[in-house]
Amino acid sequence: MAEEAAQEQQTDPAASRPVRCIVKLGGAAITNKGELESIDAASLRSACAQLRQAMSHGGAAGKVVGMDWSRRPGDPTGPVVDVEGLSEMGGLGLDSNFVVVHGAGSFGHFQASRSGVHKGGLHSTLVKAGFVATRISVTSLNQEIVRALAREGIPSVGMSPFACGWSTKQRNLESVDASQIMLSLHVGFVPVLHGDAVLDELLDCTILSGDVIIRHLAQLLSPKYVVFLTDVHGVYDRPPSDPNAVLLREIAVDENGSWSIVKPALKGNKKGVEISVAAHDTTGGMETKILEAAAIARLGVDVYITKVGTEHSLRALKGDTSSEDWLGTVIRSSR
Ligand SMILES: Nc1ncnc2c1ncn2[C@@H]1O[C@H](COP(=O)(O)OP(=O)(O)OP(=O)(O)O)[C@@H](O)[C@H]1O
Ligand SMILES: C=C(C)CCOP(=O)(O)O
Repeated sequence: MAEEAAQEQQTDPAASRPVRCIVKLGGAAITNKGELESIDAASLRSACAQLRQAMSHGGAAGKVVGMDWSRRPGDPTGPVVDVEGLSEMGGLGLDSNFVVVHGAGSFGHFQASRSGVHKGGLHSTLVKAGFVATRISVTSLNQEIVRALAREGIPSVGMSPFACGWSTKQRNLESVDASQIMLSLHVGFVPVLHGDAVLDELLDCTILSGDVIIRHLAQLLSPKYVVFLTDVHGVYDRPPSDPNAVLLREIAVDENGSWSIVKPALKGNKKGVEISVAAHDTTGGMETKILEAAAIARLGVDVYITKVGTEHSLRALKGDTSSEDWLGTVIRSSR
């Protein structure tokens, strides 16, 4: 089924509340990328707290209604839930029309690259086992992120693309059922999706990046803006490990989808960006992010790429990046 036809099957987006922001919690931002299945707890906490601040009406954060009612490791008694207090509350006081998508970081990429899930071939026992292992890993991260958001009082619900029936053809999105996302937004939940192992019509299976999911959701939901939070301040003219790397402040995308650096003016009329991608990364790293961000900008939706856990990430989540001292990369349409 073609992507357009698949979209026609969705619930009418006009019937839902307009989405304010789609945010990617990058795997590099919320996990320790060099350490297998390790969450960067401080960054995750900060991202969730900032999301709550961005959702709070008029910026005033009211009482946090904890929604993670499960026992945590090392806690013998489990959580105390104020059922009566909650039943008397009028509402959450949050403008929660956000969608969260997270990457895999040190969850999932390792299993996928060791088994070759991204290249397909489910007849191989290694690929089949790797598909299962990748999903166990990335869905366990999804669970932790949903819990971290719930502890901040954000009514988040985890949704896996594979389980929702999303699939690809030669790695391009082919069948997408977003009806559950639309319905969840409609009743005030915050859907939390993630990059996933999915079935592919030609390859049997592949890895679908969170960055690609975001582009598709942006087409479907027309958010006011899209934010990518990662472990660096934005897109640089070369890998940021190079001490001479320059942060690109603004990239413009024309109607054909080609992009150019607007700010700063680089010496020697430099047009390109040099990118390095980690060996175990199965989805193309920063290169995929720029391509997908450019496709989103082409739709007329501004994209902000910035570093998690900074004042700049909070400003991006609030859609407030206009002042000169905001640190990050804006990718927007040149029209
Ligand atoms: N030119 C460049 N500009 C910015 N970052 C770059 C560049 N080249 C390489 N990188 C690397 O890209 C990484 C961020 O991309 P990556 O895809 O890993 O982010 P993420 O979305 O947070 O993670 P994940 O893909 O696991 O969800 C940074 O750690 C940075 O070192
Ligand atoms: C399961 C995996 C490896 C998903 C990858 O998603 P991404 O980190 O957003 O590129």
